[in-house]
Amino acid sequence: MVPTWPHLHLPMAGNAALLLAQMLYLQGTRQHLGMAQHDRAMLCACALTLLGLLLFTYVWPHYRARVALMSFCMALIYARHAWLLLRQGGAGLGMRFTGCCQALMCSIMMLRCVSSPWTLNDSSAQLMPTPMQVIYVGSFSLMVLLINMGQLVMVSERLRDEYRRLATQDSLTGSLTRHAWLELFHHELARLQRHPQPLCAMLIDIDWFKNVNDQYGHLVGDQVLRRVCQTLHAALRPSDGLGRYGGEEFVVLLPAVDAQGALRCAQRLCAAVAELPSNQGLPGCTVSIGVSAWRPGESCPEPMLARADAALYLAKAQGRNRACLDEALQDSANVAAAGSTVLAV
Ligand SMILES: Nc1nc2c(ncn2[C@@H]2O[C@H](COP(=O)(O)OP(=O)(O)OP(=O)(O)O)[C@@H](O)[C@H]2O)c(=O)[nH]1
Repeated sequence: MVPTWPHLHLPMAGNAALLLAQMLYLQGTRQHLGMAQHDRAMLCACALTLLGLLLFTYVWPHYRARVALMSFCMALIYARHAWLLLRQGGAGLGMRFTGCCQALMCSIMMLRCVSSPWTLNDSSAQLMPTPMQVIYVGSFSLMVLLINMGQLVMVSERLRDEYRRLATQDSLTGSLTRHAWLELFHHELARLQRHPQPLCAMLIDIDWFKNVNDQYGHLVGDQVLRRVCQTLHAALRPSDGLGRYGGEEFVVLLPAVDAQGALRCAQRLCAAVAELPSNQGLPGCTVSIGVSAWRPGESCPEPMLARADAALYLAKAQGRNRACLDEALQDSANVAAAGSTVLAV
């Protein structure tokens, strides 16, 4: 009997829809991993599979060849998925779990591809409870469920990472948020309770920043902020905690640095920012810095920051583009900070 519509077209349309869905799913995973381009190799594999399906449906109808071809292509897509998630997806539990499920799905599809010439005579065999069909249908259903659960974990992990980034990284400058800086302070405090070490802080304020905004506009002002932050970051050690204190003010935590070292560091930062050329429409600028040190017994950063703020106020009053120490540090700094302005607060 010659198969007629829908017997002929429906399986073809169903297989095409399944391949399209798998490709869209693969593309979604690629985007999740930050890969924007399409997977050309997989697109070619799907196109060839569709051609083969057309051939084995209309030109040389052959049911088992269709099943083998379709299973092979699906196995390829699952293998690609597994490779992406396990190799490029990082260490997240959701990625690893989903990647392992995809690898299992690939094995199931390969098993079906290899066994179909012996186990499936025609499409009615799909409904027979043969061992291969039971394994295939049962494991396929279970794996689809597990993959969906893995994807939910992947999405929640991504959301958690995004919230963590928003809470710890300032969106304009990329420096620490105030909240993250405070956490760093308490972490350092706990560390120096065990291993006593000096701990200093700086408050850094861009000079005349209101003029930059007024003269060039807020977008240029934002770019200046970013450039200053990058310059500070490059001039600091990786262990120093640079955070945005608010507006055009930055705060730096300097673990294991004494007052003299902190003052020298602040002078270096002043010089690095002042040396920035005005180019590409960005004006140059300078910063003023107040430096203070943690005192034993202080369990929160506010007193240290208040002293740094007072020193910053004096740096501004003394003409800007300079660093000042607070009163308690004056004596030691007088020795080391030749050429810098050291004022009593
Ligand atoms: N473009 C931009 N401007 C900001 C941002 N945050 C704060 N500002 C601006 O920074 C300016 C701070 O100005 P002021 O506090 O008067 O200080 P200043 O002009 O830098 O003067 P001094 O600090 O005394 O040297 C204000 O105009 C704020 O609007 C920001 O994220 N982007």
